[in-house]
Amino acid sequence: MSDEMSSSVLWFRHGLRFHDNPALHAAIKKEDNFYPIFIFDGESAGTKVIGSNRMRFLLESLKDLDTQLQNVGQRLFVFKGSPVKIFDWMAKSIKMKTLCFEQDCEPIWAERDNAVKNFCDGAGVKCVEKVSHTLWNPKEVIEANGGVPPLTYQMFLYTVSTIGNPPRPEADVDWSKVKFGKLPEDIPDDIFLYAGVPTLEDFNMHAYDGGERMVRWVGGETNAIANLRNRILVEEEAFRCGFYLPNQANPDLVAPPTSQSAALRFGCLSVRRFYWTLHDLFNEIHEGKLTSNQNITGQLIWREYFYTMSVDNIHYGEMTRNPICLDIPWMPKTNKLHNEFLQRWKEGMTGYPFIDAAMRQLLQEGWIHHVARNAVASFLTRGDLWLSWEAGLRHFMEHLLDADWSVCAGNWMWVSSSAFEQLLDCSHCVCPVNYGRRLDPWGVYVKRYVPELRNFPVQFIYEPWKLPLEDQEKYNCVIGRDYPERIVEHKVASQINRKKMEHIRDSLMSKVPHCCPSSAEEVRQFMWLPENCSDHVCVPN
Ligand SMILES: Cc1cc2nc3c(=O)[nH]c(=O)nc-3n(C[C@H](O)[C@H](O)[C@H](O)COP(=O)(O)OP(=O)(O)OC[C@H]3O[C@@H](n4cnc5c(N)ncnc54)[C@H](O)[C@@H]3O)c2cc1C
Repeated sequence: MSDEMSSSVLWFRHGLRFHDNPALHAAIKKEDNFYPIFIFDGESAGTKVIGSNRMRFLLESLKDLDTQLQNVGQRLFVFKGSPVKIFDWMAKSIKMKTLCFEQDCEPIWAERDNAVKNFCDGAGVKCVEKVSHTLWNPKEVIEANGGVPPLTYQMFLYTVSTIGNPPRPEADVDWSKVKFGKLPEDIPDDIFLYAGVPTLEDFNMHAYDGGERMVRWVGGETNAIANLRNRILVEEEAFRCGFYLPNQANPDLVAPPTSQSAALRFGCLSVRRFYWTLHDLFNEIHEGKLTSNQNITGQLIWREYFYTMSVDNIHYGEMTRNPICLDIPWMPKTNKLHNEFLQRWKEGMTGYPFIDAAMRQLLQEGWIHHVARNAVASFLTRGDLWLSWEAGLRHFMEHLLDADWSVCAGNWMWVSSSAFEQLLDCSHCVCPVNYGRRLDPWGVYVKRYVPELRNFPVQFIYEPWKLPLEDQEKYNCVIGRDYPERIVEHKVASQINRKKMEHIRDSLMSKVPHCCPSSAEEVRQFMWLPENCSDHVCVPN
């Protein structure tokens, strides 16, 4: 680095990509040396609570960035330490004049970002924050709605329609004129610079390699772009056949998933690229004759909605202090069943094969299908075990590859009838037997993740306790010995819980300041339920 030259730093947190990266564009200036960095500060990129699957996905994403940077003549500088200390050192040692990053809109990052912005103010460093993790800037949406978040999904749709279409993705960067800097070797003791991208072992973590996998998710932009190409083929087929949202229309638990949720969470894939690719494709296929509406990317809009709902609510991930969440008297932690119930749910040992398959898939692979998330979340909360959704959120945050504070908490509140629900009037709770049977009639999914039941006849896969004992012996799996007894009897538990919900609803009727869905259709769409759903959900008397 020449002594006169100042520097510009791109701080990756999420947004782990080159394409459609406005912060990257802002950091590349012809008069400055360019430094791309990532900091392990104990929370960025969701590292506060993180299991090995997600950590591996993150490290793979960083490795992919590093490889791409090396191809253009730079490397990714990966630090451990406090962001303010690192930037203070960079301001002095490499004359950092500009610091750029993508907006992390959730309030859990505000303390970190405010400290950095304050430092920049004091040190004369220009701080540039760009919105590209969401389609619209959540703060702008709130402003357009009169200063408060739109409380219902329909209100949200209306508000964003007044703002207009989300921006299109930015062009790729021209690397040919970018000047790269090197870091000095004398680094202070309280800052640690990794020699390259660290490994799982550097964090004392080990890959979970047990059991059969449906897919081994690999992090990084390169992989995300390749997966997008496959995903587009699926969408294209659906558009040509006259429908959309194929993942929702035909939930397939046993086919290799085409999900992009983890890539979106880490920003390996730009949400704007995903959104506009689908809309352009839809218009191309229908030659502009059909108006493309937001429904063809409806799930992405739920993601926006949950981000926007959380943006000014630091208590969004908890019950009691959260103004949009109902206080439901879930089973107290002091109850002697509490820990046992929670542990058995987490380990996939509830005795309900469909629930157990999903919970084990979560531990093994870090991802489960939306319909299975609905089933296990309903089971933990208002359906069967009557445990608080906060416990479910904590477990999901640790193990999901796409763990996303706003989206995860929003979905947990929704499914547990704690918010976004029609005054607790949703009478459906997921039946762990019929729901599983409908989604996977041959039990292929269950047999993959609950191998104890591999030899059971298909008609007993969802209710193994009904198989006569001598047959259980014959198939090498005795219920209560090789596979657990049912943790509760669903019919009984769900009726009791339903009564509790009704009681809460009646006592709150006059004073609930509760966000609710706009229609029964919205409930059906959120749950990804077919039109006639009475055969796989329980509709209590
Ligand atoms: C209890 C529970 C917890 C969840 N936690 C998360 C989470 O932490 N992170 C997460 O990304 N999704 C979460 N979801 C939503 C959903 O299950 C996943 O986004 C979905 O399974 C991803 O699959 P896909 O990419 O095939 O979805 P697609 O149908 O392809 O959707 C495309 C994208 O839209 C977004 N999306 C889809 N469904 C929803 C939804 N219901 N709410 C908000 N955004 C959505 C995701 O980013 C997804 O990748 C949760 C759902 C439940 C019921």
